Amino acid sequence: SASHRLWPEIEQVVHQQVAWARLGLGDSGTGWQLFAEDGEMRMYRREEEVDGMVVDPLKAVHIVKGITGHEVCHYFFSPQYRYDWETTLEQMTVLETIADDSCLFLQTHKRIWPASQRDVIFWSHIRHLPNDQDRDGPDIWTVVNHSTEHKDYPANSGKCVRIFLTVCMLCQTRVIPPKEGTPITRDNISCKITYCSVVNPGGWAPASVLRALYKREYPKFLKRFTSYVTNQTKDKPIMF
Ligand SMILES: CCCCCc1ccc(-c2ccc(S(=O)(=O)CCO)cc2)cc1/C=C\c1ccccn1
Repeated sequence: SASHRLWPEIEQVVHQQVAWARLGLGDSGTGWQLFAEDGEMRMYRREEEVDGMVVDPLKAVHIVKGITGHEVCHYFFSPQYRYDWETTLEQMTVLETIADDSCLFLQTHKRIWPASQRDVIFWSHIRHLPNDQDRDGPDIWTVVNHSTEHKDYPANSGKCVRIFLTVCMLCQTRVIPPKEGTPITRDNISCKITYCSVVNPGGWAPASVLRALYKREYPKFLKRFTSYVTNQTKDKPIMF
């Protein structure tokens, strides 16, 4: 709701992240390196460090047949499905339901040896945006997750190291119109997904461990999540 203390930040970060996600990978000079490929999925990262910590931005582009951007964002945003697809999740708590399109989450992720266990607090916002650049281009569904603080859960007060992240799942649905007068089926639709993430691991973690972890975990995460949406939606009416 527009009166909530986080609303101004949500508005600003969502528009910034949508603009960022819509930028392609620029020309080769922008330092994006392809590090994983699987069918239609391409994953890129840039090697960046802040105070000696790896904070490599990640950008993945994937095209999935048979599902819509609304469906991808619905299953990514809604808390009730998260344990089904987020394999590294140990505990998820909804700290606050800000509005029907905005929630505040506390998540602890499974410990990844040799680093210590991590937790994160972030707001999550789901948004349907008309395609403002290209009038007859496909509209956009997006979910933005952005870390924030919460007075009852100070950082690094328990066993977990607090991490910071900004994640944007941006989707555009493509429809190949079927023969005149026949209904659109899942064979006529596909979704172009751009997943961007920047994770600051909080306390120190060896660069080699982090880069190996991301190289292994991100492709697994995006494949598993999109397969989950395909399975959840295959026998249901299409959510446009
Ligand atoms: C030393 C270990 C530090 C990294 C641990 C870690 C940090 C963050 C996150 C993470 C990744 C995606 C999101 S999200 O896209 O918002 C979806 C909601 O859960 C939120 C959190 C995970 C993991 C741990 C493993 C890991 C790393 C990549 C990809 C997948 N798993």
